[in-house]
Amino acid sequence: MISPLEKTNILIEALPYIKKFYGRTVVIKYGGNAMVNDELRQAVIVDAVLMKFVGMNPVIVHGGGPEINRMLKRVGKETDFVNGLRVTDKETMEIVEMVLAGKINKEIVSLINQNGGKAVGLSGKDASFIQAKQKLAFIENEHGQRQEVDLGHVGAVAAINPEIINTVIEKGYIPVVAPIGLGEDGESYNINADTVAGEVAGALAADKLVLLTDVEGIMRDSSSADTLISSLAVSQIPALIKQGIIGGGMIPKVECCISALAKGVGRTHIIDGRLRHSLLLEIFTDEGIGTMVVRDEE
Ligand SMILES: Nc1ncnc2c1ncn2[C@@H]1O[C@H](COP(=O)(O)OP(=O)(O)O)[C@@H](O)[C@H]1O
Ligand SMILES: CC(=O)N[C@@H](CCC(=O)OP(=O)(O)O)C(=O)O
Repeated sequence: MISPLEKTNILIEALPYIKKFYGRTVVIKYGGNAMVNDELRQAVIVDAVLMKFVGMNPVIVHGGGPEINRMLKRVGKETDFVNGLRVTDKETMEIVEMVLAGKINKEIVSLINQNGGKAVGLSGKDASFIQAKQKLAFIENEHGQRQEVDLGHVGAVAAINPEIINTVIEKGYIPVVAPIGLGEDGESYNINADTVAGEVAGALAADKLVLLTDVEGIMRDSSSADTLISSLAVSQIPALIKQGIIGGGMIPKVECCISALAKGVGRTHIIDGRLRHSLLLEIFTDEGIGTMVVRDEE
């Protein structure tokens, strides 16, 4: 059992962080296990509500890849990934939008509201705030040549207009963003949620971007937690990718941190969403957790 003195010490430890982040914006990419496990889901939501009540401006950008897979399976539709991105034909796009902007977005909004916060759900189509263009993808064919592949309605971010997000924040709400973009043609685009989180953080010039994932952070050896890299400078990343130390789904995450830092975001963190209240540990304690990706000059 934790003693009353230890409890007060923990609260006191949080004080400098509460002061430091008062009025500051923190973009949280929410996905993976923290989204499917009920207990973890509740913990993330409570953390975001607490952040808001101590004067921060949390902005949630959510994913939902596993839920999209489940829904596609239910309707008997095959799905393929190229370079970690879901090939999205017209019919798949309809389901992606229903799951992300409909089901998942509204579930998160309701949970925040049930836990005493006030949330507003948005997709990039609301107020046209995420403008998208078709994302080009290339693979290496059997002759070792670069070949373009058509990913259909997969989007890259063309522009973000943060006005609606800022308005929602100013009115005391927590914005909850589904990673759907609006094309010039009026069509919907499916955008990787890590990418949207990085772009939104950049457009808001957020103080922090926190990506919740299903591992402790970036590790030198994925099978061993004690190889966690607690801080990584941008210039160290290309070599780690080349050596195969950073691979798979971790590549879009580090790329998103790099692009957010280049756009002026203060700090970026990749942390373990399987750990209850990992967000609070990262923001309000001296130790921090996971991997912090920083600019070279820091
Ligand atoms: N160096 C590394 N450290 C940790 N995880 C890594 C590393 N390189 C590749 N990965 C992989 O990246 C995965 C995280 O990406 P992803 O599965 O896309 O996460 P999410 O579903 O949370 O968006 C890890 O589960 C792990 O398999
Ligand atoms: C283009 C593309 O791949 N989009 C993703 C969007 C959701 C997402 O990114 O969800 P997670 O963060 O849970 O992986 C998809 O269709 O799965």
